[in-house]
Amino acid sequence: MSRVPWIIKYRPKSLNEIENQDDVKEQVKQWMDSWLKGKPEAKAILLYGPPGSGKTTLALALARDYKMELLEMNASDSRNLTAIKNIAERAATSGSLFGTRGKIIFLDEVDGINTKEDTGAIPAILELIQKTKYPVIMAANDPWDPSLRELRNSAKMIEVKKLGKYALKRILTKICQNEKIECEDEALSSIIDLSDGDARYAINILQSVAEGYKKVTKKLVEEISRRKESELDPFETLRSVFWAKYAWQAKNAVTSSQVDYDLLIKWFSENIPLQYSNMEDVWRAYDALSRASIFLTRAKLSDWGLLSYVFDLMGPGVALAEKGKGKPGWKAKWVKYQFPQTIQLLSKTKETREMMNSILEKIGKKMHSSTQKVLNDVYPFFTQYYNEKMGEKLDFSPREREYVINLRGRREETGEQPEEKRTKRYYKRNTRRT
Ligand SMILES: Nc1ncnc2c1ncn2[C@@H]1O[C@H](COP(=O)(O)OP(=O)(O)OP(=O)(O)O)[C@@H](O)[C@H]1O
Repeated sequence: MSRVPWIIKYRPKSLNEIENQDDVKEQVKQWMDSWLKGKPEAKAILLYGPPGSGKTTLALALARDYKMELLEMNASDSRNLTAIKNIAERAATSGSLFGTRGKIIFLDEVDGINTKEDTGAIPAILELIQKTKYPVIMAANDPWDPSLRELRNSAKMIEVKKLGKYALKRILTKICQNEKIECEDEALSSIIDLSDGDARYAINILQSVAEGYKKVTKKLVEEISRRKESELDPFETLRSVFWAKYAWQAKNAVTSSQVDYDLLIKWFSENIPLQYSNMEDVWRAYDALSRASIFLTRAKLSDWGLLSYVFDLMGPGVALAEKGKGKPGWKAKWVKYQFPQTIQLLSKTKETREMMNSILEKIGKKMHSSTQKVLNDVYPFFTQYYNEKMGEKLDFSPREREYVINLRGRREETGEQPEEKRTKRYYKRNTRRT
């Protein structure tokens, strides 16, 4: 059911195909040539500019033109921190640019790094840049945050300006011709005005209108964009999807929702069995939803282009799971939708989680580690050996001190096996075996 998103299908494959950005292309090529000559003018470049101006496209096209492999990673996802460190290790020692197949390392969204939580991320990237034997390209929308100063200093900064109206017009016209869709000239102009230089937005609007209505007129473009502006709350989103008769209605409902996608999955998950009474319909809806969840994770990890599949599966996938939908005699069931249980549970424990996070952050700050690392490697031992002096040094509030002490007290009282003991036993057992 899912079709390839046009932003991927029509992504330029070579620098020559990229519209505008001549100055950027020239600078990037010069930089690459300096690497090939063995004397890089800078080890890394930082491409910065508004969304949809072609930063990722430039990196991909450059790699293709130079017949290199692009190692692409989203820097803002803390789960990639270890991967960045590993790459730093390998990039320092292995291969040459000319070997079997050279590599370019591409770190997207460096401005999305949470420098407070992931204190290790910027140092890891700096180390990578210092040691690397491969060219490094970074991308950001807004690189001017003070926390990115060192990154800025360690890279050649290249500005990617937003796309002009003529460039956007050429991109859209080409797609219309290729897809053989009827596109009114006025419709394209209004898409271009709405997108304000963002090619991704422009192409996505074009695709939504074309797929929904098979033609692109000014009136339809305005209708879709208006609908996008008036966002749906979770109840309206669910109703619009479950009651949709056509795939495009369900897809529009999902893309116009004000609820973020992770949360929307929880809303659907809670309400599918309320809406559908036939077990096979329920099964099909959950099947589509679970796939949406997989694509969402992959989109966040590697390529936001995959979001389109999330919309297809969460919207039309769930909507058309009901057999006989839209046929004569079919009528949508009116249901009172429920708030997701998991969120209710989470909000009940919100206070505790916030306290725990604050404790982990304070420890992490002292140890220059991420909260995740502190939670896994340090916290179990920390609670065991905690004393007042440590609380003072870490600047714990009285409530945080009480929390850590109570946590230990409760374990001693209930005889609950403390995690640290389990960890130690596990460690001993495993080291003995080896
Ligand atoms: N200069 C361009 N010429 C042709 N197509 C372009 C150009 N810039 C962007 N596009 C189209 O827009 C899509 C989105 O662009 P891209 O992902 O490169 O933007 P970006 O600048 O990396 O955005 P973000 O900052 O949000 O990551 C591309 O897949 C491509 O189809």
